[in-house]
Amino acid sequence: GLYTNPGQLATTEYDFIVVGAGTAGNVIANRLTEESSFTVLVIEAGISSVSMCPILSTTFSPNTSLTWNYTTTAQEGLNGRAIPYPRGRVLGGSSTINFQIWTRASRDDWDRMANVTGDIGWSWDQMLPYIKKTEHLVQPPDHYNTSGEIIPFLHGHIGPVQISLPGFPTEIDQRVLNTTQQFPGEFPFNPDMNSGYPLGIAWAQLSVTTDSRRSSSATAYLEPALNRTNLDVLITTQVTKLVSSKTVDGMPHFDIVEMAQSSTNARFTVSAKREVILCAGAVNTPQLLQLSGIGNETLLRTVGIEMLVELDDVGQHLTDHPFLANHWLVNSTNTSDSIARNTTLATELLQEWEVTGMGRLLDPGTNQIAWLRLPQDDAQMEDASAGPTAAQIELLPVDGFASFVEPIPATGNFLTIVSVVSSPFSRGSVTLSSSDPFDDPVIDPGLLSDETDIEIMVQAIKTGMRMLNATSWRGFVIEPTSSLAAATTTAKLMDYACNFTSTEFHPVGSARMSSASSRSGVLTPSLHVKGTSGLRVVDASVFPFIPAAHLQACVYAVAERAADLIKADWV
Ligand SMILES: Cc1cc2nc3c(=O)[nH]c(=O)nc-3n(C[C@H](O)[C@H](O)[C@H](O)COP(=O)(O)OP(=O)(O)OC[C@H]3O[C@@H](n4cnc5c(N)ncnc54)[C@H](O)[C@@H]3O)c2cc1C
Repeated sequence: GLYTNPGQLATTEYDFIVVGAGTAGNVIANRLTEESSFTVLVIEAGISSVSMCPILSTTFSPNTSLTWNYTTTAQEGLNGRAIPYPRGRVLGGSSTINFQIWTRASRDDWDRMANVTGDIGWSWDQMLPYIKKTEHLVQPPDHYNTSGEIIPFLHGHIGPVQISLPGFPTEIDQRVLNTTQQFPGEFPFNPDMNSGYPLGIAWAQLSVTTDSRRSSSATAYLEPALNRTNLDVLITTQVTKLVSSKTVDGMPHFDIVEMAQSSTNARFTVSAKREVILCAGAVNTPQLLQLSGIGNETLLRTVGIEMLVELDDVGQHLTDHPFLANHWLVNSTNTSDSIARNTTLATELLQEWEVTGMGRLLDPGTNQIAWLRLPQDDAQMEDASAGPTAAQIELLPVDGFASFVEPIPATGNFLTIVSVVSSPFSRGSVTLSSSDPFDDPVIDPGLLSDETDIEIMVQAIKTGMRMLNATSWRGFVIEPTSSLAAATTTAKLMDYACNFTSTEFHPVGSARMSSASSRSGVLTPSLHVKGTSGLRVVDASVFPFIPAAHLQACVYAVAERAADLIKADWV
């Protein structure tokens, strides 16, 4: 059942307690309750569902009732700016508010995870069945002929999350595709970026259903399981810490979960007979571990928390993708800019979507994505990617003005080419600001804090400019907007990058896996918190390195394997 208050629960003891009904948490909840002998409680801080119109993602965050409204520390690499850092705080977590791009990363990304952890189970070949297990490839909402835009046999066809191609053609689609014909060396066409070999320009794939709704972990994994009698879901309740009631095999056994509905409300506790599974995401999972006395002794002592388990890497190695929107004025009146400026038009389009499921509101922002290596003449540059099949940079062409940093100009129509450092060197951290679980943690994603990442970002901007040299953009692109136009030297481009970069909202690594014997890292390859009993982490914080991809498909796949690892221990 679904409960809104801990006092409503019929019991205070479950086999498994899942903290966070987010992307990963709902996979765990669904798969564990397939075993009718297991009882599972999921505790979620946020509220229940929302409207599911795909493009409205940009109105879901930051600073809404659906998000943790975090702000980063002043980012040195961003010329001292602090930026909004939203995470989903709702059933489905960030899968309910994200931009729905569906990418699996490369073979090398997964194989690196296997190498670093010493567990072949994380390799591409062994994870592919789990990646497919989440997917159900469906027709795009407008049911056009998608042949040549995706390779259906590479995909899953019976999984819970519906995957489709973009449902609204834009005027730049053909221009992007013509670029691949004119410059196939630098911008080859890739018939499906989710084959394990993502490099090139390919059609975007999205977690959007065939009837033009968002497919989230709430709609795909949680709702279908809600009627199971062995599953309870408690919302609007924040877990405040985990407590160890006993020692097992010489290690503290974290079986008690403490929670509250607000900082002033009473604390409740529930206990897990088998395991507690932390699925609170890359910001809140390290926060909860530290609140529970698991972390670096000095850092814990500064906020007055007694250390129970020494794990210096908790909250460290936070890694994210820096995201920079570059803009050009274009000769068109068909870009999405008129929707952003005209509320009457936006309302009409929303009505069109509600009635027909069609229209411009199905434009995900980007219909194609470029995953690229740096050009040959930059080959001497240091490389943090997982290997030759992994992207170093990503480009996202958008038919309109997109930015998380600048407001849309009052007039004009625009092209945006977002440039992203997909395999960054920079690292940051999540630490406690106090021992109060209701205080925001200190979030420092360290965006562009390593100078090489700034150099790579400049190469990404220049690569986007080379893309626009194709004849298909002639007569359409007029000129770069003023800040980009003024950045006429590499040094100025570096400064421009620091002034306008923000986040792709992809934090990972803050509770990373390492090999079983390694003294660093936070988790064993089977996702147990090292030095503890009864406690695992399953969410974006587990990745030892950031995959060169949008992360949700990778998180779902990790959670599918994690569910099998847990079942194997208890069935
Ligand atoms: C704005 C935005 C856009 C994005 N766009 C894309 C995209 O287009 N494509 C893509 O692949 N990825 C995208 N991502 C990234 C992707 O959505 C995330 O990497 C992924 O969803 C993370 O999953 P998770 O399970 O780690 O955490 P989440 O899905 O965030 O789940 C964590 C859950 O735990 C809950 N929680 C946290 N703390 C507590 C607590 N103390 N007590 C109880 N509950 C708690 C949260 O409320 C949340 O529901 C985007 C992310 C954001 C924020």
